[in-house]
Amino acid sequence: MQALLAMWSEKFVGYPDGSDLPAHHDHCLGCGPENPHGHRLRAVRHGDGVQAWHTFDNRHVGAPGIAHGGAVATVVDDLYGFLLFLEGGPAVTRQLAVDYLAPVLIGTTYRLDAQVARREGRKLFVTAGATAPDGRPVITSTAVFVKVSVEHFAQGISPDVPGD
Ligand SMILES: CCCCCCCCCCCCCCCC(=O)SCCNC(=O)CCNC(=O)[C@H](O)C(C)(C)COP(=O)(O)OP(=O)(O)OC[C@H]1O[C@@H](n2cnc3c(N)ncnc32)[C@H](O)[C@@H]1OP(=O)(O)O
Repeated sequence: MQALLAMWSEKFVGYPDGSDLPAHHDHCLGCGPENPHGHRLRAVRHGDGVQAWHTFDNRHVGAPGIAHGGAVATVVDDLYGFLLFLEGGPAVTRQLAVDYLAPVLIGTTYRLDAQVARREGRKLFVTAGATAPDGRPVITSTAVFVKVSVEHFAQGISPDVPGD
């Protein structure tokens, strides 16, 4: 737990506009470089929000040639997780909604944007979208994140799980 805490604290360093944001941790399904099933999402600070460019591959297929909606939701959820580096502390998804406006195609690179729309006590109301290369929006999303203490993450720590 202490090692995780130290690792996590080191990531809150203040990020200038345009800079790369770190992975949540090495095995994160959304962004971890060591997760073979993961999306390896990379995001940058973009003003007060975050931005990413992402291409789904054949591991993420729903209908042929089209990304599975759950895979898209995973990436959006993880994108929100990058906002936490700008907020200065951990929070977790309490509610996530995705509007699928058009199919998200395998092998096409989409631009994703997320920002905090409103803060209320422990809650962060966040919004996101993905845009196709021709400028069409393909998804929009809203979510509610709730700030938690680092002790929240102790619930998941087991010596048998890689990355703990
Ligand atoms: C040592 C450190 C290592 C760290 C190492 C890696 C860390 C990396 C972290 C980042 C990673 C990112 C990646 C993607 C983000 C996930 O994937 S996070 C994982 C998925 N989410 C979860 O597992 C969360 C599970 N849920 C919970 O644990 C608990 O429900 C929560 C969220 C902690 C809240 O618990 P609670 O405080 O008992 O809940 P409750 O009081 O009922 O609700 C909280 C507030 O939300 C409000 N609320 C509830 N539902 C709604 C709703 N639908 N709409 C509006 N408001 C709502 C309530 O009214 C309440 O408001 P207030 O009364 O505070 O004003």
